[in-house]
Amino acid sequence: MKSTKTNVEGPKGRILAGNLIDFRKDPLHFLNDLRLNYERVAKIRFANRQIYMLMSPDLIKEALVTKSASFEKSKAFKEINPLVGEGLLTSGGEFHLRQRRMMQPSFTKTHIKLYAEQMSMVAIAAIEEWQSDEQRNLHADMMNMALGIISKTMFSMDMKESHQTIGAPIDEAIRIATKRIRSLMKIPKAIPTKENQQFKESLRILNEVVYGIISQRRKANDVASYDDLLGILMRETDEADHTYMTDKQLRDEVMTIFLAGHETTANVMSWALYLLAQNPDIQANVQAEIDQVVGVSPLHFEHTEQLTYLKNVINETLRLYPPAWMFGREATEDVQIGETLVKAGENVMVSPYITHRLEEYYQDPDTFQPERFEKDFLKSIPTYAFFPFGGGPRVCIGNHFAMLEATIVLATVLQKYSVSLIRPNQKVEAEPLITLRPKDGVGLRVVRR
Ligand code: HEM
Repeated sequence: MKSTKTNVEGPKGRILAGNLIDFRKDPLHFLNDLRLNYERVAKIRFANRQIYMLMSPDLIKEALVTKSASFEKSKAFKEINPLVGEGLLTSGGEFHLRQRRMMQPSFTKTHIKLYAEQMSMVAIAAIEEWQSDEQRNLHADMMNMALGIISKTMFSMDMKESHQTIGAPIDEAIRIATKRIRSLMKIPKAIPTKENQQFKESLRILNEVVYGIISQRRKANDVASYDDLLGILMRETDEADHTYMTDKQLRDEVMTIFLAGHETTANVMSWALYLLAQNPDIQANVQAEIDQVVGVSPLHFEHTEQLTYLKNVINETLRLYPPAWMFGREATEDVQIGETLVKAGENVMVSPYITHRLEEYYQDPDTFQPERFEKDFLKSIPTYAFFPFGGGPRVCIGNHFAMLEATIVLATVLQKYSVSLIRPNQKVEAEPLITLRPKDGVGLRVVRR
C-alpha cells in the first residue's frame, strides 16, 4: 500500500514551542478541544517533537498492539528513571520481554487472589481509626491504604513501618520528578540545588531500605519462606537461561511496582468515592449489593466476584478519570497508522481521558452512569474505546491487582461508612500530573452506617 501522510490536521501552534504552552496551561482542556474539533487523529507539536494524538480505537489498537514492534515507549517521563531504573515500566526490547516473562506469573488473576485477605486486613485496620460524622481527606486515606497494601503484598511489611521507611521518600521523589516533568527549564541534576539534593536523599533512603530487605533475606537463606511478591521474584528464574534476577534488577522492579501500583489505584478509589458522594442513589445501590453479598463479614476474594454493580462503578470511574490519562510511543521506523505515515523518531500519543468520552460510544459522556457497563456493553464497543490499562505487550501488568484492590477497599469502606459532599455542588478538580490526581485531595464527610 502506498504510504501517504494525508490531511492530518491540528491546532495552530507557536513558532518555537508549538502547542506545548497551550497544552501545559490546561492539559485536559487542550485534549478535550482536540476531541471536539478533530476526527480520529490530530497533529500537534511540542517544541521539536512531532506528535500524532490518536483518538480513534482502531488507530490506538494499531499503535499499542498490531504495530507495537515499530514503536518504543515515549521518553516523556524519563525524569522517573533514577527511581525505577530498568524496571518494567521503562525498559525495552529483549530485556523488557525477559523481565515481563519472569514477572507475569505473579500477577495472574489466580495468583493475585492470594493477596485478597491482606488487602482486606489493611483496609479494615485503616478505617478503624475513622470517627463517625467527620470530614476526612479521603485521597490521603486512599494513598495510605494503597501504600499499605503494596508494602504488605510486596515485602510483608506492616503499614506503620512502610509509611516511615518508604512512603515519605517515595512521595518526595515523585513530587520532585513531577515538578521537573512539568517545568520548561530543567536545572541539571548534578547542580546541588535544594530539590536535587532532596531527590538524591530520597533515592538514598529508598535504596537502603530495598537493598537492605533483599540482602537480609539472602543472608538468612530465607528466600524460600516468603510468599510475598519479592519472595516470588527472588525465586523466579528465566525460562530461557535459568538465571535469577540480580539485586539491581530486583530493586528496579520493586521500585517500579511501588511507583506504578500505588498512586494509580489510590486515584481511582478516591475518584469513585467522590462520584458516589455526588450520586447518593448510586451509592445506596452499591451498599445494598455489599449488604446482600458480604453482610457484615470481612471481604474475601469470593465476595469480589459477585460485586458486579461495584465493578461497574469502578469501570465507570476508570472511564471518566483514567489514572493513566495520556501515554505515548516513539516510532523506531516509518510506520503507517491508519491513513497517516508516522516517521521514525515521531511520536504517537493516546489518551484514555479523551477516547473514553467519544460520543460515538458513550451517550452523555461526561455523566457518571455505572449502568452503561451492564451486560455485554464492553463487547458492543471496540476494545480500544475503553482501555484504562493500555493494551498489547505493554498492557498494565497490575490490572487484576488494581481491580481486586479497588473492589476490596471500596467495599470495606462502604460496608461501614457512607460518604457525602461537605457542601452542595462541591467540585473536585482533576490535576493531570504523572497520573490523574484529584487536585487538593477529596474532602468528604464520612458517617458510620
Ligand atoms: C487503576 C490502577 C492502574 C491503572 C489505571 C494502570 C494503568 C497502566 C497503563 C495504562 C499502563 C501502560 C502504559 C503504556 O502502555 O505506556 C500500565 C503499565 C504498568 N503498570 Fe499499571 N495501572 C494501574 C495499577 C497498577 C498496579 C496496581 C501495578 C502493580 C502492582 C501496576 C504496574 C504496572 C507496570 C509494572 C506497568 C508496565 C508494564 C510493562 O510495560 O510491561 N499498575 N499501567
